[in-house]
Amino acid sequence: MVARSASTMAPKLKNPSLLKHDVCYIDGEWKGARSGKTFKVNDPCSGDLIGTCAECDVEDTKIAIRAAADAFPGFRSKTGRERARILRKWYELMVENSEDIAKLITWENGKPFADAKGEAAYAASFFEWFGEEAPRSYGDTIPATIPGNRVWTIKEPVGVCGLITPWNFPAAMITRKVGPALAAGCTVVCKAPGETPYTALAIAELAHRAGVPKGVVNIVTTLENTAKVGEVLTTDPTVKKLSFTGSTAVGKLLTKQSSSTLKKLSMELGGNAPFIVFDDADIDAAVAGAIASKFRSSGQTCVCANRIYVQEGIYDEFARRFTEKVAAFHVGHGFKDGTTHGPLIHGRAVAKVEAHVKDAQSKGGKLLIGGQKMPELGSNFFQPTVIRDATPDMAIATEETFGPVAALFPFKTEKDVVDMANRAEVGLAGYFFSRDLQRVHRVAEALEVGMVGVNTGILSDPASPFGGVKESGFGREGSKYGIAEYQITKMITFGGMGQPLQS
Ligand SMILES: NC(=O)c1ccc[n+]([C@@H]2O[C@H](COP(=O)([O-])OP(=O)(O)OC[C@H]3O[C@@H](n4cnc5c(N)ncnc54)[C@H](O)[C@@H]3O)[C@@H](O)[C@H]2O)c1
Ligand SMILES: O=CCCC(=O)O
Repeated sequence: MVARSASTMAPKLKNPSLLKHDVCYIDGEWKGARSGKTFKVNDPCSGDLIGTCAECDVEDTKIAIRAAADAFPGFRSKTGRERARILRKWYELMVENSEDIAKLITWENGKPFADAKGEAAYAASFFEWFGEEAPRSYGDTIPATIPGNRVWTIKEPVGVCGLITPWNFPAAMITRKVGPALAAGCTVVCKAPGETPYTALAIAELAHRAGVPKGVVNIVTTLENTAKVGEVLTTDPTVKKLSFTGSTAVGKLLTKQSSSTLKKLSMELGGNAPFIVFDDADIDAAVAGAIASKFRSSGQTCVCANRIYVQEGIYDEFARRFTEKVAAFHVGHGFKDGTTHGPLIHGRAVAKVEAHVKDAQSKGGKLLIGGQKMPELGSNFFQPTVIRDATPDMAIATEETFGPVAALFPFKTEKDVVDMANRAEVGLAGYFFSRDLQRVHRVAEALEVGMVGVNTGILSDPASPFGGVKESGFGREGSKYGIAEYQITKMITFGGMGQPLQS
């Protein structure tokens, strides 16, 4: 494992006007918080200040909600085709400016630039996908049971939507919500994450240039007032829908708060993904899949493998080959050429990772590689780590680590491993590698998760429905189902129909 210097590396944007300091985007205009307050955003690699952003409060958020409500009648009355053209234009601008978007992602999130470019493309793809869905949102005609009745359904936009997103995908978690919301004809107020607001603001600037009508997309930024802004978005009766991506704990709180006005909800919450390798798997493919799933964004994705179960017959071989791959990682600043893995987002994340490693070691887990902080790089770096002989009593078995620690659990039988995999309270993604067709069906059906990867460690695709079960939440993003989260189905019954032809 190679450690690469993480000294200050402020990027130069091709289009510097995408970098918005001290302003949020409300009603088609850039403005500071009414209080004039700002908060600081730091590069998680170097700790250096990137800049300051508007510290929006309850009043700013209410103004944004009002703007979204005023824009709603005009926007909902556009045809799906008109909304598709707006989304297409926004998509094209995202692609044209993808280098700059990626630079902002790396700067404020820390992920390697190559990964950030991947995220910029992934983020844009939700505008492309949902632009294509916008004109194809059909209702049904339903054969009534009551004679003379005719029944239709039509799809209508739910209204003003509150969107709250996390820092781990500063662009894609926003576009995955805004794309379908606009396709459906909704207007939005998005609270960007305090750690990564600049990417969100750059996307808003591109919305402006794409001709998104004023008030349709509003972005508020805050750090200190996060809970208060969240309370407005969940309790204001003008907001009809809340879509949240983040931790299960905050998701439960927002669900409770939203009950006062019974909002339509989508909750994309935490995971603790099992990754199972059966004796009959292609070991090279399983190792590659586990590396991709476990260490993507240094383990900071909700679908990262958290518990890697390997069948006894291939356990030692898998552990050896997996550790060799980890040894070849280059950890450092995301802008350094050749960096494969960046830092964690902040000190709290590092502390959790360290606690999981210590807990595992104290319960018999053996370190195969890593296990230490990397102060020579900066305070947010932790060595990519592999621990063997993991057991179900370890914290890593029951909690999402959200960091670069791979715990390898041995198992004997298919039944044992599925029981262990399903013991988690959450159920977002699950993966397994096997070449036995019948086992593939049995296990895919038995896993209690919303998404299963069979012989792959990567699931994300705008065409696929993304979402969980159990305490990973509810609702689906992406795919043909994604738009329904922002729609209501209205039924219309026509009585007195079906008379004989008049002569
Ligand atoms: N299921 C998914 O699609 C998905 C995707 C990405 C991340 N996640 C989950 O997100 C978590 C990591 O993100 P995080 O640490 O930023 O989570 P978090 O829940 O702390 O924060 C997520 C967002 O909620 C905001 N927030 C926090 N407290 C709030 C409150 N009281 N009111 C309103 N907003 C509040 C944050 O500012 C941020 O914008 C992990 O658990 C991960 O699995 C889930
Ligand atoms: O972190 C969660 C989202 C990851 C993804 O969409 O691939």
